[in-house]
Amino acid sequence: MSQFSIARRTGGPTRLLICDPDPAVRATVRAALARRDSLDMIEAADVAGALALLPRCTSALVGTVDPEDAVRRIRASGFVGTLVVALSESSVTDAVAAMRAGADDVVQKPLVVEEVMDRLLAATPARRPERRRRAARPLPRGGDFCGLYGRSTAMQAVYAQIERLAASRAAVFVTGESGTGKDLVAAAVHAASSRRDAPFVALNCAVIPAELMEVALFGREDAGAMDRAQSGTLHLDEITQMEPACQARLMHFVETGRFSPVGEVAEREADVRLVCATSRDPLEEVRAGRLREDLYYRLAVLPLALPPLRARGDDVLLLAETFLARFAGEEGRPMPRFTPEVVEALRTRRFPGNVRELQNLMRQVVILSEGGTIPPGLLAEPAAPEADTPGRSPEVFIQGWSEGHAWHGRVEPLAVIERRAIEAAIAAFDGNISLAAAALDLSPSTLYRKKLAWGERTRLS
Ligand SMILES: Nc1ncnc2c1ncn2[C@@H]1O[C@H](COP(=O)(O)OP(=O)(O)OP(=O)(O)O)[C@@H](O)[C@H]1O
Repeated sequence: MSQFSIARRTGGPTRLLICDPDPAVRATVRAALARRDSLDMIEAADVAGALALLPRCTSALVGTVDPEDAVRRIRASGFVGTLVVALSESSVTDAVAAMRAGADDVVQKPLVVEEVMDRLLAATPARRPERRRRAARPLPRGGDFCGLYGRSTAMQAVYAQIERLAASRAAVFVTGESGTGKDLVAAAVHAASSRRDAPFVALNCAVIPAELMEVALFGREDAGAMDRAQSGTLHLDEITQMEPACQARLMHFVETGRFSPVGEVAEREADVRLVCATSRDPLEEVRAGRLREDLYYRLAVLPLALPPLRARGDDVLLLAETFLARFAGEEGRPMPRFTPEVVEALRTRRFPGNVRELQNLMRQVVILSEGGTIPPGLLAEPAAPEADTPGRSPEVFIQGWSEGHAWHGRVEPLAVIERRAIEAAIAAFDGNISLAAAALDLSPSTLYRKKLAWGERTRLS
């Protein structure tokens, strides 16, 4: 049974409107849909015609010269059905604008009818009540979901999972590579839950020195994180780096809901929901003896795995556009233009540092783009740093990034620049990793990981 017939069963008859000025496009879609007998179809050549027919339709595929305007007018008419926009090739800006105006999805021309089907099916009206509920809830930050941007199927699944597990009191265990947004997800779990008006407290176990962790968590004379998160949510980042003694105390809390501050015998209760996270493989950490097995299974009642950016399809373009707009505004510079080469470079780059890497790259792009043109070399995959020659940096001399604009200078691979920037920041803060990380807008755990990757052992500061 097709999902169209499921939609028909749950939301009444499915009638698709296809709106496109080109009769050949309408004929292609009509011919393909005719093979699916569970679907009615009606046609319009322009938006005005579509607006007259939409009250009788459950979903619409719209191709026009001004998609953003079309989507705005269609949504303003009160149409709440599935709305997919067909765009001419490489119009990424149009795609983002159409989605922001209220489209459920976009497809590119020339239409691949099976892809059109997939996109329409992925946003069937049966799923819309869930979306409406989400939109009705006051969200604390912008983005598609509690500050998270991304509309790929992978991220839609993450949002749906957050909504499902938000209502529970059980602990959540977030895994994902560095920079995938685990901190944001932890905050989203809190924001989507009934605890959203109580405190959200976060502790990073990789940053707090081992001897201070128990005090930071359970308090001594002053309140610890557990007290401060009362009735709310406590996010323990990089949980696998928590010392065994502290893990034992945490295990006691997980089992009994009670804890005692350091140096005290009397216990007190805490109504605190735990959201733990790690960018390591937790089972490997258990095997290596760094994470207590019993604690892991108590904390991972509700596991949530974040996909790497490279598994999120065209979210990379949406995120790039979002960051570019933000940084262009902050820097008072023009919004750089997307060209087909830029789109291709973003789609093919692997982004091992995930969203954080993309974010940092987009800030560079805003600063280094001249006249709104993005130098193509800027988006190239960085060369891996040579571990055995840390002091030497391969240097490349280039001339001219864009036509008519001669630029002479020394260009180094990003990884080399990154290492130099990190080392300078650590030196500037006398070896204090936390302060250096804050100044670099990185998480301290990322800084530790990078240093470890360069073969260095660091002292917790
Ligand atoms: N989906 C997203 N939408 C918008 N911004 C995002 C998204 N995911 C991550 N970011 C941004 O990317 C940066 C890294 O995210 P975050 O710190 O949550 O990652 P992380 O997985 O916790 O990384 P680490 O394991 O290194 O601590 C932050 O600035 C965050 O705001």
